[in-house]
Amino acid sequence: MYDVKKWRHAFKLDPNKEISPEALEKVCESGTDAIIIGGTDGVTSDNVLDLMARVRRYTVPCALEVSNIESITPGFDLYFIPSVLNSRDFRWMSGLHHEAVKEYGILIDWDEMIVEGYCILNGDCKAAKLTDANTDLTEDDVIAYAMMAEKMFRMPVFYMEYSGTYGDPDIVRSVKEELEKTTLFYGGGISTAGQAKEMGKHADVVIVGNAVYENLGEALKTVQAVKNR
Ligand SMILES: CC(C)=CCC/C(C)=C/CC/C(C)=C/CC/C(C)=C/CC/C(C)=C/CC/C(C)=C/CC/C(C)=C/COP(=O)(O)OP(=O)(O)O
Ligand SMILES: O=P(O)(O)OC[C@@H](O)CO
Ligand SMILES: [Mg+2]
Repeated sequence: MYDVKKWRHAFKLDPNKEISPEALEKVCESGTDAIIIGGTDGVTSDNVLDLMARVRRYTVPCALEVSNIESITPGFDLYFIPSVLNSRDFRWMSGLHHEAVKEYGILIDWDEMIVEGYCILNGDCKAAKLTDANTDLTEDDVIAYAMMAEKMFRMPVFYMEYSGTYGDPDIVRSVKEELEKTTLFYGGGISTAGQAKEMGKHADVVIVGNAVYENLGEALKTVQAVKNR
């Protein structure tokens, strides 16, 4: 199922972290809608290829969230291209993308690419530091970024990224109320079924990352928590 509009839940696996074959089987057979492979640091073509090959043993859709040009690997079902709308450094919004398209444009199958308008909301996370994101935002600021993603740039996905910390469900609800076409991804700090259910009331897709590595049993419960709304 490669249509993100039909997704409710995804696990994000970090190629820079170890996962045992048993744990990976549980994640891939959990009923989640997709596995997204991505991370901020230590992402290389070797560890991406290795993890993709392992996930490919299962039927679950597998997407790469591009964090650097060097690790883009053929063979994924989809490619997510983040563009960090609240970065103070234009490279993370369009600069690196320009370089990539200039160099490799002819190779790109645009039907496989999904642009994500990112709004990073946890100032302490690695992605915020890397991209120099301005995370000192009011609810109205976040809504404005969501509207820019949908109405100005017609981005298919708006991603509220609280990586490593649980976000504010009221802001997620307010953003969702503004969006008509763009799919709302929520990710960050989900470690229990209750949290997944709460964010899943507002966000279209709930993404669970670190909990896979920290408490797999609880992480697995987030799938049904989001799907049985
Ligand atoms: C199929 C094939 C081979 C085709 C090639 C065609 C091609 C070259 C296409 C390129 C298209 C394109 C436009 C690419 C853009 C390139 C690029 C480098 C864009 C920048 C992406 C970006 C803004 C990255 C910033 C970092 C970011 C937002 C990462 C997201 C992931 C994230 C936040 C993970 C959570 O962090 P984590 O690492 O887990 O943190 P902890 O360890 O603390 O948990
Ligand atoms: O790792 P966590 O905090 O679950 O966040 C998931 C995802 O949004 C990270 O990009
Ligand atoms: Mg992580």
